[in-house]
Amino acid sequence: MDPESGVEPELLTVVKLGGAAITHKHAFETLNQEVLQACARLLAALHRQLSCSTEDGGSGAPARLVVVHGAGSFGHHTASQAGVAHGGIAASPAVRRGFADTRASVTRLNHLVVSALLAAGVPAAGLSPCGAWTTRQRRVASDGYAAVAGLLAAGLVPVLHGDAVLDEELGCTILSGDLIVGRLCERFRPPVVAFLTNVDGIFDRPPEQEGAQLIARLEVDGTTDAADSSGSSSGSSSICGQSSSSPASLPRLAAYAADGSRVSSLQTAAAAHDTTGGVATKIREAAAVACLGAEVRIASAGEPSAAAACSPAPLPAGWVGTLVKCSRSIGGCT
Ligand SMILES: Nc1ncnc2c1ncn2[C@@H]1O[C@H](COP(=O)(O)OP(=O)(O)OP(=O)(O)O)[C@@H](O)[C@H]1O
Ligand SMILES: C=C(C)CCOP(=O)(O)O
Repeated sequence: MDPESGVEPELLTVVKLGGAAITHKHAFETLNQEVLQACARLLAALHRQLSCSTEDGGSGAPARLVVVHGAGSFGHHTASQAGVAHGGIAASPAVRRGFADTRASVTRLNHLVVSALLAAGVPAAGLSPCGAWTTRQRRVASDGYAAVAGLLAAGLVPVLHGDAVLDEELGCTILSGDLIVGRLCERFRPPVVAFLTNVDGIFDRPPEQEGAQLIARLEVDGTTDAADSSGSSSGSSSICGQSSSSPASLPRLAAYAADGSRVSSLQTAAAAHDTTGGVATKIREAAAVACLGAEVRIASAGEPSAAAACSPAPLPAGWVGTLVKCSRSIGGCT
């Protein structure tokens, strides 16, 4: 039991709803209603399941679920146009206005996500990072742990989101929901973490490319070969301590297809307006979280695999997605 939050870590699940899944990423501020509703139903069932697993059947017990969502078409366009991720808020009225517009955009989306969850029966409480969460050179400097723990203890499901935040050196930046997941996992140590997005998982190359192959298992092991990340340097950096780093490189990984064969390379791409590094950031955070001892599952939000990805139960045979595991769980990064 964590004395601060009153939450049993082994019962907690963290779910990231990818902006690419719950919005139409290339259509400005457009929700993907169908996928959002499906996620809301899934999370309602998960919340009931996690609550019922407590001794008193959930009445008066802390909530066991934290939801974080990305921005998709609600934030990246605005942030990208004003260059918010690069900082300079003190000197530039344009960045300042872009920061404010980005926050207005992502909080609009947060309202829509929270509304969908409430309608599905989840006691969801929106919680914006800006303010409590700050960065230093884009790495998380301070987090809003106390607020998240307080909501959980009150039986509420916190719903955080990628946000524009103040950076101690740059002035401001964009904090990805994926990095928020990474920091929450350092704090809460959940056994299962799910990243739901708009594709089946991590592929050996951008999934729209011909011949793209789904990676069934990504193993994080400091002794394996480096994977490549197009548009960035090759990932030979160590994994621990990377969870809040800039989106420059991938950690060392070994990738396997569903038939167990080794996948030799891993290339990623991100949309030009993506201000947080796209899927490469997700891979890095997933690896860091796996390194903390969690089982990380990446799956498509709109597909049946999403429910299994979020459940604390072992994955069923035939599950479609990417499982990220650490072969040398170290129980914490210093
Ligand atoms: N090797 C790859 N494997 C999987 N997806 C990839 C790869 N390369 C590029 N992509 C793209 O990355 C996207 C998913 O990453 P992205 O960060 O945009 O997702 P998200 O978390 O759902 O969105 P957001 O960051 O807005 O929350 C997919 O739309 C996919 O086309
Ligand atoms: C304000 C923005 C653009 C937040 C970005 O969060 P992400 O979509 O999770 O990377």
